[in-house]
Amino acid sequence: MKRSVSPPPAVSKKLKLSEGFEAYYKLDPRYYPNAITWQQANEFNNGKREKPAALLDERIKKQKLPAKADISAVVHWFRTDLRVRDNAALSNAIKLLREIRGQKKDAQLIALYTINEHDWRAHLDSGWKLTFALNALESLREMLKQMNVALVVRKFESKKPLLSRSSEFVDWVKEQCVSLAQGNVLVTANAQYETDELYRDLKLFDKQDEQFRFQVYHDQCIVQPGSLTTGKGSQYTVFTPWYKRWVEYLKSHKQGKEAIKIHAVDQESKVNESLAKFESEAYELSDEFLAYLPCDKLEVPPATEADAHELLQEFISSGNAHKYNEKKDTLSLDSTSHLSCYITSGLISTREVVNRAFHENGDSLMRRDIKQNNSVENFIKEVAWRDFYKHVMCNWPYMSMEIAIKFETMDIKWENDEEKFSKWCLGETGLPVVDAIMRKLLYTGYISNRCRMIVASFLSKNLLVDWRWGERWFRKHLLDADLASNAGGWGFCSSTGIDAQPYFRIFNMKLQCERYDPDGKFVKMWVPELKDADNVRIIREGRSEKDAVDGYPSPIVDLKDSRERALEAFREAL
Ligand SMILES: Cc1cc2nc3c(=O)[nH]c(=O)nc-3n(C[C@H](O)[C@H](O)[C@H](O)COP(=O)(O)OP(=O)(O)OC[C@H]3O[C@@H](n4cnc5c(N)ncnc54)[C@H](O)[C@@H]3O)c2cc1C
Repeated sequence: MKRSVSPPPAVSKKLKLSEGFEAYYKLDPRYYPNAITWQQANEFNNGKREKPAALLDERIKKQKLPAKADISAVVHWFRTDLRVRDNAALSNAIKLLREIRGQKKDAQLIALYTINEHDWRAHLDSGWKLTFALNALESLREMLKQMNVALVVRKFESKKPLLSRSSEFVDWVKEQCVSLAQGNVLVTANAQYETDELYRDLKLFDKQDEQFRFQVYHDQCIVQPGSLTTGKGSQYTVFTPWYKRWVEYLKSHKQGKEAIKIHAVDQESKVNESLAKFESEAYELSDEFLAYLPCDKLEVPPATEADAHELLQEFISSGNAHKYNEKKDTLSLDSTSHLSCYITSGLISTREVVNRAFHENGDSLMRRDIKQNNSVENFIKEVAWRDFYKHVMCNWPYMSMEIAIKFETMDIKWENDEEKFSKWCLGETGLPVVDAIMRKLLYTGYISNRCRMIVASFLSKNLLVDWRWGERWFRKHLLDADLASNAGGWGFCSSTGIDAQPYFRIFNMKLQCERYDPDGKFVKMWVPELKDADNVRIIREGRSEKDAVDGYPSPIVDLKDSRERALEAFREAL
């Protein structure tokens, strides 16, 4: 099931980037002409600006079906929940349809997916991720067909750079839904917690009228954002106590064995007759946008719900789940679950992932002393990090607006050397482990958590490049790019985010190689220039000027000096 990828020789030479590197230096001003400052961001903390996630939650709590609903169709609007199983809003759409049919027998269920190429560009979505999501959409279409439900894909066309949070888009969606229903419509959707998407949904709530009703559900997290607070009622800032509460919460919401068993959402079959009407409807991406998908020739993993479940099953039965603690960091093994792209696009819910692992582990989630967690418990803990970062993003919305959670780090004097940055991007730094990882990212769209930490530490500390440049590069090249996990991970590694590494923790590349690539297998695979090198020093620290290594550069920074410079820059700002 996992793809085996063999890197072509001289990997980086073959790369064709469709654009320069400017896109990574700052927010795209076409879409974000008034980028927020940290002082404005602070207004979310002192109550001067309302938090969009809290506002949305208020709307969700108040939503109910209008008493005498004359509704012709329920439209479920798919976003990053491209699955039929265990989908909160879809399940509710089906329940509501049943109620509505009590009054209006021929009410229909229609599935909608909307495309706004501007969102994809503005958010720097990667070709990998979009290709995967579009494939997933086709598999969803087939799944829905079996339920007699039509999937309609509609594309928002605008020459102006308009995001989905714009009034124009919101009006357009409303119009689409009403015209699909050919009468009054009830639209269901799962909440997305990025700021642009939250504001879009808030606007849609305001557009409600007789013709158009809108209902949103929490689905993305195992524990809903805002549910876990400290004794003082605030969001946790440290992962470990939050994680203990997360486990307690899961246990207390069901009894004993059922502690976290969340039943898969029921699938209603034969509910609909609208299929034939929309079956032949097609959509086309613009040529300009197709050129934006630089990975279209590269192979993405198979993107169906069945593949996601098969991968989970394989991870558990192959022993990798039970050896997670020992194997997850070894760079050449690639032994983690690889579920992230399935989770990000919504082909599988994290509820199902955790449920499966929990039952596999004799119904245990965590040890009293978390240092004693077994492999499966630590796997569950990693999935919890995903919830954690989403909770953090809801509480500090500027996490999705490229502002550091630690405001004081906004004053760091980054060196931002553009040439060094481009070398990091292309895997040409002369630091073998960094180059191996960055080339693997470009060629597969996927690198493990250990790999992500190594190159993020190197960029933000040794190269003193603003972490946001790297965060954007990751977003544009990761198959599983997820704003909260990505910004959270970058904040952690660059010591600018929530519960981050202390600033003086700078990865020692030699030690990372000793521990996680002891035989140099990973480096040799991805840096073929070194495949015959037998000098351990060269493989771990790079070549010196004197070493004879054809076609491979010497390091762009001295690790010791650059470490000192980073410490100084951080000390000065903090
Ligand atoms: C700098 C940096 C950037 C990152 N960017 C992303 C990103 O854009 N998208 C993304 O999904 N993850 C991101 N992560 C988290 C993590 O690296 C990936 O989720 C993980 O490597 C995916 O591989 P896997 O599915 O085999 O993970 P496994 O180890 O098998 O874990 C299972 C699942 O748990 C979740 N998970 C695991 N570790 C983390 C973590 N540290 N933070 C949040 N969730 C986690 C993921 O959903 C993952 O699929 C980032 C981490 C760092 C340090």
